[in-house]
Amino acid sequence: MVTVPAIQTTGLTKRYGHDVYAVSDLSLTVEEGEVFGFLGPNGAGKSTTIDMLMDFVRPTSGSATILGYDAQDEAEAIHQRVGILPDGYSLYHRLSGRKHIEFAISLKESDDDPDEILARVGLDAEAAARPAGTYSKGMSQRLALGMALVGTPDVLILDEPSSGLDPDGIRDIRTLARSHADAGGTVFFSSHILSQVEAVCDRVGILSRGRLVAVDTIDGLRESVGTGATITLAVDTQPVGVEFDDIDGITDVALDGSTVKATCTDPTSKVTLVDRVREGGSRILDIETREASLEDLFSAYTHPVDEPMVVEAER
Ligand SMILES: Nc1ncnc2c1ncn2[C@@H]1O[C@H](COP(=O)(O)OP(=O)(O)OP(=O)(O)O)[C@@H](O)[C@H]1O
Repeated sequence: MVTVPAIQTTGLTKRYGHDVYAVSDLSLTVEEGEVFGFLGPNGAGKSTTIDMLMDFVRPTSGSATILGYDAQDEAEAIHQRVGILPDGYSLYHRLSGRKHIEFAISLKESDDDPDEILARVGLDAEAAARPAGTYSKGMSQRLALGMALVGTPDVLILDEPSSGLDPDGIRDIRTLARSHADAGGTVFFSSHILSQVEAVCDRVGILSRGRLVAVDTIDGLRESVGTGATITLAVDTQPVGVEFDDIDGITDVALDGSTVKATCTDPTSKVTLVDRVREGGSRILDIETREASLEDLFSAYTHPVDEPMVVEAER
């Protein structure tokens, strides 16, 4: 059986004016059943990409499909199969939460039970009866999410779904995203905060200034930063008469009289370093190790291009 990707973009580009490339040559494939994290700082081009997927904005060049349907020529088929929580959604202030869900049900021609959807997004009967104009930001976000869930869409697109939510709300979003994928659906989860997608996404794509600079699993990203742990030994005197070049897994050793700092690519090599420093006559007063984090990697990837791209192991 040939399966079509849930989302596929090929050379997708959106230019505003002469030189503002909101999205540049984006080629990306998201498979069915994935929770895909679409990560990038503000202004990276995430919303513009989503707008092109939904045919809210026309690309300058390139193409996109959702479930095999062309984003421009078959937008209607896409809208029937996709649930979207847009970045700048708006609610009708005078309409109750329940009416919003009923409205989405009629648009999607689905037979969902509005109360079941409201319960899934954590809005109780009292809240559901109130006009949406009285809602807090978090409640509004929950309602907009409920509207996206109507019709059990094959693909759920969430643009910054956690904004305005408290920790409980953020956890609920993750749970919903995971259960949607576990039931065979696909989730495209855009965020500028790595930690919000890290816990739930199978893979992430990192967008910086309109360009895709990395696509990998969270484990894969971890491996790329796994090379950057730093070990710092506080010593009473500098070690003498010993070499460090031959220790496998230890690089960039720097001595400054009171510390020995090194980059450690193999955790087991730390002990060898400690032994060697002792052989050099130093007493070790303290040991500190710091693993490079995914945040380091994210900030390295999304660093402005005119600045050096470095994974900072030490701040
Ligand atoms: N209609 C427009 N006209 C001109 N420039 C635009 C337009 N829409 C977006 N841009 C620019 O395109 C770039 C990408 O914007 P976009 O909103 O897609 O980023 P984003 O990653 O979604 O950011 P955020 O998280 O802040 O929403 C930005 O530099 C933005 O200023």
